[in-house]
Amino acid sequence: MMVNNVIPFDPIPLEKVYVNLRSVERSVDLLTSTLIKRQSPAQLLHWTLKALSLTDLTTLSGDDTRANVERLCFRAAYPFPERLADPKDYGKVHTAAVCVYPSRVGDAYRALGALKRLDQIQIAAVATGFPSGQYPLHSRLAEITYAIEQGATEIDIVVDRSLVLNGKWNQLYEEIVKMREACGDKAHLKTILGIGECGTMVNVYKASMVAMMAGSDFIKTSTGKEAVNATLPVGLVMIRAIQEFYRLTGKKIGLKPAGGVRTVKDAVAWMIMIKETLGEQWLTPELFRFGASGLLDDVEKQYYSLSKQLRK
Ligand SMILES: O=C[C@H](O)COP(=O)(O)O
Repeated sequence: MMVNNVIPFDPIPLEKVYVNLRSVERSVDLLTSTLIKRQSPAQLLHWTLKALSLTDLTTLSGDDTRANVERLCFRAAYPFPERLADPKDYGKVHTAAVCVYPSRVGDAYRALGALKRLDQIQIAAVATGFPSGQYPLHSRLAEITYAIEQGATEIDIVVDRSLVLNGKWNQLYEEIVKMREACGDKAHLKTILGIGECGTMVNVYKASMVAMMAGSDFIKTSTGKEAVNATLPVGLVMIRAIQEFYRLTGKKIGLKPAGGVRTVKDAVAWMIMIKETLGEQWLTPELFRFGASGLLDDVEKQYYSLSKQLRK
């Protein structure tokens, strides 16, 4: 598997960072609002299926069981029931991944194996003391090793927000490097910043940069458990960091908005923002994902309704 490699810590991209929140919000509005309104039903159907193919279908609940992980995997592989799906879509369209707690990875591995979908649908595991990250480093690293042994191909780590809030960028870098090493080339590393707990947009930008230098394949907004989760303005700040990192290193790093993305309308706004900033080349499962537990419900609803409109 191709994974990002670590580059030496460089404090220069973290100097003189300034984020004007008003202008970020204005840019988001300019980039998305008119374009969203201009989408035809056929384009919306295209975006709906695109959103599906970019989703990490997630269950991260205290009452997760083998049975509900099996149902999740079945839905990831067959999102639309046969009687309601267009024959060209049935069994062909699916989510990018399922995302579960480390203890449920084995269940997902067996369920996707039984469906013969292990080569198409990735298994992502949250790890490193998700959602707070407030655990000793050795146990956080052991979780990564365990999840990979159980069959995870993607590891969604959380950063220790106390390091971000105290500006301990070097220490944050060192920790993420160890997490990258624990993943090796067996799993992609997605780094959750927990943006609702990073304090400022400047911190979000700096944490994004540090995570990319430390070898993350993706930077991810949120755990879904914070009061503020994936918002478009925070997404734009992370996109600017990805663009700058690309300019400096030539490396393309992925983005994963997660937490609170529930409707196709939300998803379309994100995808349009990506298309208008990073470009369409970023809209593939290798470089863009939605982390969402409920988005698929609306994908289903819109898929049926738009298909019906187009048949008339
Ligand atoms: O990474 C995924 C998030 O935990 C999902 O959040 P959500 O339940 O708000 O969609």
